[in-house]
Amino acid sequence: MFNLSPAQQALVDQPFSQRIWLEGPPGTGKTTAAVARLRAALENGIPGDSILVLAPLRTLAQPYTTAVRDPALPSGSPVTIVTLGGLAQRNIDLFWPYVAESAGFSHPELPPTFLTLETAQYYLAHVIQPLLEENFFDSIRLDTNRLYSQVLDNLNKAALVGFEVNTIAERLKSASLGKPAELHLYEQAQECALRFRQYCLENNLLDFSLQMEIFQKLLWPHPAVRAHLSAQYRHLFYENVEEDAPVVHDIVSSWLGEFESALLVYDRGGGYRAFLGADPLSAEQLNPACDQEIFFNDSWVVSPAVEALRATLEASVRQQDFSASPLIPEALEFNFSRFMPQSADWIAEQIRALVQEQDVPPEEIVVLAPFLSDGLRFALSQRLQAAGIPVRSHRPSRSLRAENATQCLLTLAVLAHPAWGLTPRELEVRSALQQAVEGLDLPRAHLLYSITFRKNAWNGPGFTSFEKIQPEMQERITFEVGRRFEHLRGWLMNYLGGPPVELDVFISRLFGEVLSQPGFGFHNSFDNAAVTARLIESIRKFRLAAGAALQDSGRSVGQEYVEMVAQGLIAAQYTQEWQDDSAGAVLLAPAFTFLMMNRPVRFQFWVDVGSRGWFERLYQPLTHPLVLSRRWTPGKVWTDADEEINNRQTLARLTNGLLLRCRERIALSVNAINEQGSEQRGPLLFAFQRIFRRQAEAEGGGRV
Ligand SMILES: Nc1ncnc2c1ncn2[C@@H]1O[C@H](COP(=O)(O)OP(=O)(O)OP(=O)(O)O)[C@@H](O)[C@H]1O
Repeated sequence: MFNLSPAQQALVDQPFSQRIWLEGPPGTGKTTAAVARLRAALENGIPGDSILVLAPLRTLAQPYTTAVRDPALPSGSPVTIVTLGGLAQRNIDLFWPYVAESAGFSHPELPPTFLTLETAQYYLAHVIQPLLEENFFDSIRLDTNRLYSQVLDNLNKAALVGFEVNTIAERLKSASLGKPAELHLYEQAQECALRFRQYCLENNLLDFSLQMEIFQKLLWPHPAVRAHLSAQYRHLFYENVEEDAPVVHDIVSSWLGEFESALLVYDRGGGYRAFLGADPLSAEQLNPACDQEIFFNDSWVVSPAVEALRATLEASVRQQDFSASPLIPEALEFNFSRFMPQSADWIAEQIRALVQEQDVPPEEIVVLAPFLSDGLRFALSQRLQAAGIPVRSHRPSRSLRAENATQCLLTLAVLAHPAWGLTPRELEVRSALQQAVEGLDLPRAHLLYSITFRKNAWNGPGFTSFEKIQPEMQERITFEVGRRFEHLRGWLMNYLGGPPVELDVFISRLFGEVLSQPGFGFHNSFDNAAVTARLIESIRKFRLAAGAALQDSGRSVGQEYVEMVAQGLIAAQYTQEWQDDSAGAVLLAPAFTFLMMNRPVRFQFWVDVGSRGWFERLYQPLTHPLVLSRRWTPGKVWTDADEEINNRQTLARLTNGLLLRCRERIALSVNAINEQGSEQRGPLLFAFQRIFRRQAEAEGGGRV
C-alpha cells in the first residue's frame, strides 16, 4: 500500500467540526482521502451509527463499504451507507402512518410494498396493456421494455428534478418542433404515467419515483422526521455529489447545516449519469454552504503520455485547435480491420501478450465498447478463454431473460413443476440440456432429447432414463455425458418427489447441487454464476412485491414469474447496480459501466471506435433527459444543433473520464464494416483521424 500525500493527510486531520468541499478530477486521490477520514472518525471514537455515507449509486460507495468492514477498526455500531433513495425507503417504512393517508394511498392501514425497477415494470405492464389494445403508441416501433422504461424514466425525472407528473407532456411538447405524431406520443406517455401512479396509490405500491416524491414532499418537511434524522446522523460523507440529481442536492442543502461535520466529494468533469438526472451544476450549489473548499489536482493515475492524449483528444472531439505531442504514440495503439472477427483476433493477441509475456494482471486490462453486442462478447470471450485468460463481462442493460443461463434454469424449473401446466418447446429443452451438461454438443443434445424426452413422463413433461436406451445410442451420446444427464435427471426426480419450494430457492439449489459442480455447464463460469445470482435476486424481489397479490389467484409466484419472463414483462433489466468483482479477470464492458466502477486500469482497449454509438443518444421517443432537466429553459425548442452540441459534450466527457482512469495505454480497434454490415464513420473515429494527421504532419509525413 502507499502513504497518504501531505494534502490527503491534511484533509484527514481536519477537525470533525468542519463542512468541507473536496474537488478535483478523477484519479487525484479524493476517495482515498475521504475513506481515510472515515476510518479516522471511527478510530477517534465517533460512533458508527452517527455517520451517514451518501452516494448516488451504492456501487460508488464501495470503497467505504469495504473500509468499514476492516476488523482492525474499533468495533461498534454500523455506519449507514446508502443512496438517498435507500434512505427515503427506510424512512417511509418507519414513518408510514405519518404519510400513508396524506400521500393519497387507498389503504393507509396496510403496509407499503416497495417496487424495484423490475417489479415496477411488471405492474406498469398491467396498467399499460389495455391502453396498448386501444392503439396507444401505434405510431412507433419500440420494444415493450423500452416503452415501459421510458414511462418510468419520465416519472423518475419528475421526482428527481422536481416537477409535477402531470406536467411531463407539457414540458416535452414545449421543446418539440411540434410534429403532431410526436406531441401525441408525449400525451400518451403522460397518460400511462398518471394511470400507473393512480394504480400504485390504490394498491400501496411505491416505485422509485413515488418513494422519492413522498420523502421530499411529505417526510423531509415533517418536524418529527427531521428531528429523527438530525439526531441520528451527526457526520456526513457524500461521495460523487456530481452524479446525483437536483432534488437530492436540495435535500442535502437544507440538511447540511445540521451536521457537525460533512465532507462532500466532487469529481470535476463528471456527471456521466446525466441521462438519469445527474446534474453537476446543481451539485455546485452545495459548495458555498461548506466552511472550506479543498482542491486536489494531481493525478495518481495517468502517465504524462496519457494526459497528453487526453487533452488532445478532448480538443479534437470539441473541434478546437490542438498541436501534436511527441508523447502521444507512447499512450496510443491502433488497429484497423475490415470485420469484427479480425479485430477480436488482434485484441485477444494483444491481451495475451500483455498477460503472458509482460506479466500484466488480467484485471489491469479492460475492453470497452459503446454497447457490448453478443457477437463481440462471444468472439472475445472465446478467444481469451482459449488462451487461458480469465474474462468477465458486464452488460447492465442486457436483459436477464436473453441470457442462455436464464433460459436453461427456467426451462428446468418448468420441467420440475408439472403443476404449472406449462410445456417447454423442443428448442428450449434441447438448449437447456446443452447448457446444463458439459460436453453435450448440438447433435448429441438433439439425440438425447429425441430419445429421452416424453411429454407425459412425471405427470408432465420429463425425461426417461439414459440406462433404458439402446447401447449403440448410449455410445453415440457417450457414457460420460450419459452419467451427467442421469445425475441431473435423478436430481429433478428427487425434487419432484417432495413438496415444491419457492422458485428462487429451487434455482439456488439446482445451481449449488448440480449445475455448478464439475461436469456441468455452470462450473467455473463467472458469467453464468452472476446471471444465476441476478435471477435469484429478481425472483425474490418479485415474490416480495407480487406474492401477496397472487395469493387470491391460485397461481404460484414461480409460474407467474416464468410466464411473465416469456412475455418479456420481467427479467428485462438488471437492477442498475453491480459489484465490481472482476479480480483476476479481463473485463469486457460498455464504456459507461466501466466509468461508474471508478476503477483505474493500466490498459484499455476501445472497440468499435468508428461506431456512432460513442456519440449518439439512445432513441427515446417518449422522453428526453435533457429537456426534463433543470438546465433546460422551459419553452425553448430542442433543435438538431442542441443535439449536436450535447453529443459532443457527452463524448468529450466520456473520453476524458476513460483516459483519466487509464494509467499506461489505450489501444483502438476500428472495423471498416460493423456487425450489421454498414460502414463505420462516427465522430470519435474522425477525432482520432485528426490527431493522426496532426502527428504525421509534425513528424514530417511519418505515421504514428
Ligand atoms: N497517496 C497516494 N499514493 C499513491 N496512489 C494513490 C494515493 N492516493 C490515491 N492513490 C491511487 O490513485 C487512484 C485514484 O484514487 P482515488 O480513487 O482516491 O481518486 P479520486 O480522485 O477519488 O478518483 P475517482 O473520482 O475516480 O474515484 C487509486 O488507484 C488510488 O489507489
